Amino acid sequence: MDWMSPNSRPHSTLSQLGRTNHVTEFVPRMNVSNSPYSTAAFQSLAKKFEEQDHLTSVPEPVMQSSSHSTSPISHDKLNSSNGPVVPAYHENVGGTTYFYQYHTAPEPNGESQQEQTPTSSSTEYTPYPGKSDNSLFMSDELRNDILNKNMLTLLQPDPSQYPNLPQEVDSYHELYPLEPISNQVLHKAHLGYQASMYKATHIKTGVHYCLRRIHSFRLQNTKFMSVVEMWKKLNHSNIVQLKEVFTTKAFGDNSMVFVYSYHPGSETLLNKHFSIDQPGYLDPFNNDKSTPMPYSYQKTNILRHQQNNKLPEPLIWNYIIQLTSALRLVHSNALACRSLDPTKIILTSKNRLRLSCLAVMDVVLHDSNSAINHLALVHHYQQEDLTALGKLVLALACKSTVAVQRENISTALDIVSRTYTVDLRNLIMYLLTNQRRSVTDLMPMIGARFYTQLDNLHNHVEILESELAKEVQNGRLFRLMSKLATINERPEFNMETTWSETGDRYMLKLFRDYVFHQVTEEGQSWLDMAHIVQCLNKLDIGAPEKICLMSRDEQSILVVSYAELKHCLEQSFHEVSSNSVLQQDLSELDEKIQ
Ligand SMILES: Nc1ncnc2c1ncn2[C@@H]1O[C@H](COP(=O)(O)OP(=O)(O)OP(=O)(O)O)[C@@H](O)[C@H]1O
Repeated sequence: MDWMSPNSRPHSTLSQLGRTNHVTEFVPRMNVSNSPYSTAAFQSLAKKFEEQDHLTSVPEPVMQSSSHSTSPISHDKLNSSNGPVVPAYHENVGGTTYFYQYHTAPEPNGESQQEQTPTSSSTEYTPYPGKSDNSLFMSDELRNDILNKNMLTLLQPDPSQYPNLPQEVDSYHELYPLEPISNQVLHKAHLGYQASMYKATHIKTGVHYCLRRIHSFRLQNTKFMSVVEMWKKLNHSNIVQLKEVFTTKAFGDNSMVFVYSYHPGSETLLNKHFSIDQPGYLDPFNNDKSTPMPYSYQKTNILRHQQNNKLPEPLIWNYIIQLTSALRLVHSNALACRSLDPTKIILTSKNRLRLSCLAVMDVVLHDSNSAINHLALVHHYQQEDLTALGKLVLALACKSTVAVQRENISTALDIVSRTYTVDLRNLIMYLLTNQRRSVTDLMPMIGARFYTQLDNLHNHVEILESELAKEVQNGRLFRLMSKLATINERPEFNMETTWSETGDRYMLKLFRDYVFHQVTEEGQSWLDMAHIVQCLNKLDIGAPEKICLMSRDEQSILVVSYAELKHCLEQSFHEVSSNSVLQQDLSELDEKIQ
C-alpha cells in the first residue's frame, strides 16, 4: 500500500494513471521515560523524529490501567507545548479512564468540554445528513441520495467504450469499471500487481457486488484459503465484507478476483480529504522546493493554512471511533488489516467509513513457508496497522499526506498540538511509538466521545425511522389509490360496458371527483394535498362521517359515509381481482389494503 499525494496521484483520466510512490515505511520510534502525555515526552518524540533516532526501550503502558488512579477523579495539568497551560482531569470508572479537558472556565461536568477547542471549527460538522421535516414525503436530501445510489447501482457499461470487458467472469456479469482501467505498468498499487475495480451483478441472484481484480497473478498454492475463510466471516458496519475469492482467465490473463459487497457512490478517504479535485484543497506541506524559504516562515504558512482549512475535531474523532471499531474486530480475530491507507478506506455515505481492501495483502503476500510463525507475523502486522492508524490521523489532522513523511513529522505533531486538543495529540503519539500497542488501549483515550457518537447515531436512526414512517403511510395510500384506479373509468368488465358507471362504482367515481377534481365557485381547479390525504385516510378506515357527492351535471346528489364507500370499494375490487388473470398479485394488493 502506498500513500500517494493526490497532487501526484492520478485518478481522473486513463492517460493519467502513471503514479509515483511516496515514502511510506515510516515507523516512528521513541524512548520516553515519562508518560507520553507530558510536554517533555512530546518534545522528546518530536526530537527523535528529527534525529531519526531508533531507540527501542518500551515506555510505560498508557492510561487504561486502573492502578494509575487511586481516587475516582484525579486532576492533572497537561501543558500544551506551545500554548498556555491546559488544565485537564481524568475520571476512572471501572478501570476505564475518561479524559476531559477544560479550557477557560472549567465546569463540573467535563463531558461537555471534551470536543470543544477554541480553534475547533466544529460548527461546520454535521454528523449525519437529512433532518426530518414535517413534509408528507421523504426529505429531498435522503431521496436524492437513495435515487443516486439506485442509479449508480443500475449503471451499465457502454460496450464500445470498454470493448475488452468480458461478458461474464465466473458467476458475475454486467461488469462496470469503477475507475479508469490502466494499461500502464506503473499503476501497480498492490505490491507490484496492477489492480482494477468493477461493479458486477451475480448471474443467479441479481445482487450487485464489487470486484477487485489483481491482474496477472500467478497462484502458487491455495493455502491462503483458510485466511480468506476467516475474512469472509467478518461482518462489521465499518468494513466492506468479503464474499469470495477466485482466479479467472476471463480477462485474458491469470487474474485473482476478490468479491466484496458493493456500496454505490462511495469515495476514498484520499479523494474526500486530500484531493486537489476538492475545491480549495492544497497540501500545506507540499512546498515549492524551487523557492526555498526559512523554516519558521514555512511553519507559519502551514499553521495559517491549517487554521483556515482544518477538519473539525469531532469529525476526526468520529473517524477514529469507526476505524478502531473495525480494527478491534479484525485484530480480535487474529487477522491484520495491512491496508489502512486513505486509498483503501471508503466513505460509503456521509461520514461512514469502511475498510475496503481486506484479505488482499494476505493473499498476494502469502508465505507458505511452514517454518514461519504465522501468529507472530499477524501480531507484527497488527502493530503496523496501529502505526498506519497513527499516520492516518496525523494526515487528517494536518490535511496532508506529506505530513506523515519522516522529515515532516515533528512539524506535523507541533501543528496538531497547536490546533487540536491534547487528547488528539496524545492518541497520535501513542500510535506512533514503537512500544507494543493494542487497539483496546485506544478506547479510554476516546473516552466519553463514544457517547456523543452513540447519541448521533441514535438521532440519525430516529430521523430515518420517521422518514420510513412517512413512506409506510404513503405506501398504504398508494395501494388504496391503485384499487380506486383499477375500478374508476374501467371501459368494460365482464362484457358490461357501463360497469364502472353504475351501482357501487358510480359512487366511487363521484368520490374520485370529490377527492381530486374539486373546483372553486369560479371554476378554477382547487388543489389541496391535505384534503386528498384526509379523504383517503377516512376511506381507508371507513369513517362513519358522511360526505355529499355531486354528479358532474349537478343533477344528482348522494349523501354517503366513508364506511359505505369503503364497502363499495372492497366489493368492486374483489369483483375485478377475482376475475383477473393476475389474480394472485391483485389479491395480494387486496390483502395489503385490508
Ligand atoms: N466496495 C466498494 N463498493 C463500491 N465502490 C468501491 C468499493 N471499494 C472501492 N470502491 C471505489 O472504487 C474506486 C477504486 O477503489 P480503489 O480501492 O482501487 O482506490 P484507488 O484510489 O483507485 O486505489 P489504487 O490506486 O490503489 O487503485 C474508488 O472510487 C472507491 O471509492
